[in-house]
Amino acid sequence: MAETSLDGGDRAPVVMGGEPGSYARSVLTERHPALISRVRDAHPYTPAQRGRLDLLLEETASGTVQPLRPEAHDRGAWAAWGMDEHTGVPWTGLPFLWAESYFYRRLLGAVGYFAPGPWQGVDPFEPSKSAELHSSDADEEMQALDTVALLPSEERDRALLLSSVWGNRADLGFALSEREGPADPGADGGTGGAAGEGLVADESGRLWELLGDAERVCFVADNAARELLPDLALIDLLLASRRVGSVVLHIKPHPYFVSDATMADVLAALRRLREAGGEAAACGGRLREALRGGALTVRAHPFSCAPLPYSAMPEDLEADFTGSSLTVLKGDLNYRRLVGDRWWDPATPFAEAAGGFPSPVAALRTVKSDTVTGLDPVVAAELEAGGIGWRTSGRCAVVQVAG
Ligand SMILES: O=P(O)(O)OC[C@@]1(O)O[C@H](CO)[C@@H](O)[C@@H]1O
Repeated sequence: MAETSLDGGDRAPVVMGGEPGSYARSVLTERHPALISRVRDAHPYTPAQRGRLDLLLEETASGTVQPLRPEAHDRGAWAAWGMDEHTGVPWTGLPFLWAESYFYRRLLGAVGYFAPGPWQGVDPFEPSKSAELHSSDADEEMQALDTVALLPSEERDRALLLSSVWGNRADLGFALSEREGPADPGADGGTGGAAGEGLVADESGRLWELLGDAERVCFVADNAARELLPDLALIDLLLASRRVGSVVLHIKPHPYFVSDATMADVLAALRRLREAGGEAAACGGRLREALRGGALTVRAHPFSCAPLPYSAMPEDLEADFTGSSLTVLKGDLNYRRLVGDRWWDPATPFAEAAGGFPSPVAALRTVKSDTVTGLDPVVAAELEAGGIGWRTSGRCAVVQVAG
């Protein structure tokens, strides 16, 4: 991919993991240890698996980055992604994005996710994903589809778009930080209740223009369960209304960042929709047929779990996006990878920070980390005046479009 502002140049420093008092540091030194202890109890892991988790905890807390074992199937990929360069560095001495991504790869290694044997392919986050998918909140969201289906088309479109945007708050890793977002941020049209909540950037008008006649849309999903359900409902709307000819749903090739959706999660969500009855079941049935007929295809590219910005994407993935009328990126991590996880001035135009992406691109994201762009300067100043917490609370969201 051409050198572009996506690499950020020297205009905005990369978010590092070790800044004292920073959100990034709290993730590495508080959220990740808490996650390890939760994963330890997620399944009846053996003493050997628990021992490897304990070693990972010790390494990330006070040690230096250790490389993947020589026999690791993806050692070459991680070497290309900077593993050797970062080996021997304290975990808090890394770029935040790299540290987090490598942490989740090491976590999978500790529980034997990739190793031949009984635990191969067992998702350490499945219990929490499944509990969320079968929660009463999920029931209510699927029942709401019956009401949404009766709305005038513009109201229906907005309801499903906002549901997808705010579905991004359903992030199990984020929940570990126990930050409370607005009770129901989408209830009043997503503008939020108190100042500094809700949609702080809303380019949905431009988004619908692009979706109005899109031959092919790449939809890069984020989290499973309560985020994936509204994402699938939105994809169904786009296909069933024939505004979009086909959708390529990008998911993760393996578990990642606790909640990120894998194919198993897509199938579980489809099953959940079809079992829910009413409009949810109709939606699930249409999506199943779209998969069988090819209007909906699923991709799981290895780079989707890479520790790098999209500016470093390989040519085949770039070609996939290039061939699309629009790429929709869901969630905070995809946003960070789109704009290079840098300390941008929040008023930096989104198109500038995301410049160079190979298709028109839309970000549907709740703001859960420090990287923010594309805000009106007055809005940015108001938010900043309230302190830096707005960047990581999940109480703000953006719908932003470049191209
Ligand atoms: O991409 P998502 O699921 O919306 O958010 C991922 C996330 O929870 O993980 C990181 C902290 O662990 C943050 O960057 C971000 O808030």
